[in-house]
Amino acid sequence: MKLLPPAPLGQTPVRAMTIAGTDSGGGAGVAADLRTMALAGVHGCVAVTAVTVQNTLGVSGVHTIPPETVAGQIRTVVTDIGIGAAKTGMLATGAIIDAIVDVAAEVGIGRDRPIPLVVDPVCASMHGHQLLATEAMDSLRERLIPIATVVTPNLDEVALITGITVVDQDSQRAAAIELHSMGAQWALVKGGHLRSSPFSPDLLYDGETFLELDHERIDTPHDHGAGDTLASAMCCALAHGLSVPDALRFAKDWVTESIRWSYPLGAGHGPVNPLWRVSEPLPD
Ligand SMILES: Nc1ncnc2c1ncn2[C@@H]1O[C@H](COP(=O)(O)OP(=O)(O)OP(=O)(O)O)[C@@H](O)[C@H]1O
Ligand SMILES: Cc1ncc(COP(=O)(O)O)c(N)n1
Repeated sequence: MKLLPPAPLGQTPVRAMTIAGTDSGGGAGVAADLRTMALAGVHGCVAVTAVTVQNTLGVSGVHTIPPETVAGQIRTVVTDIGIGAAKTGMLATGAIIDAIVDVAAEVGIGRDRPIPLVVDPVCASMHGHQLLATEAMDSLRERLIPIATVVTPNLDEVALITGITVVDQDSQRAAAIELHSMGAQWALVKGGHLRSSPFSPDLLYDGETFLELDHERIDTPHDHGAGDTLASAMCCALAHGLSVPDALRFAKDWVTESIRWSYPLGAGHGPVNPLWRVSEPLPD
């Protein structure tokens, strides 16, 4: 697989920002994003949107951050440190989405602006706990998706956002067309939940061309944070100046290896593991 160049020691590295929630279990959200960014040689900056009370079995509480504090974190980083790309994950409420969209216009984040934006439209945890309020769907559809350089829903999110149930390649294509027509520059319909398939086919569409990457499906219950890891890896690649298709090629290889080397944790779903990038097997 192709890797991004490592950060040069002692020099300012490429920077990116995650705008997402925290997971106290360290499996998903900001923790997953920062692991991938560090291992992909990118300095990760953070705008926290919500603190979740979460372990490998589920989410038992959510504390949201005031929208102006979310916007402030973005503004203060972009105007000082500067970033090459940003990604959103759990955004919790419509007011937080609106604040992000407003500050994104101010500081130049989004499609057709200097800083590309990966929108991972997280609606629920893998355990089924709602992470985006129902009232926020209009802001997601009408304000955030139209400024996405690429939007990366899983199949449950596709159904919530577009009403399309993806069961095969035709319906996956129909969903990508619908998401693109909502204003995203590129739509990526992830196939991780197509569990009947021996592959895990992700489909990317820009209004003209479909790119399908159907890597092997790995049989494991430990895939917590896979979506965050894919979106963060794409964000890193975009920050390095890669095109969206090349960013997906990099990120798909990255997440597949991270799922291959995921590990058990707690009594539930363990996290995917981008540490394969630097870990050596123990000697015999
Ligand atoms: N078992 C698997 N084997 C290989 N790749 C997978 C597997 N499950 C998911 N993927 C890949 O991982 C990425 C995330 O996919 P998925 O559709 O599961 O998104 P998600 O639901 O947002 O992720 P998660 O909820 O696990 O954080 C995609 O590239 C998908 O194809
Ligand atoms: C803070 C936060 N962000 C995102 C997810 C989604 O990840 P998953 O679908 O693996 O539960 C999560 N559970 N928690």
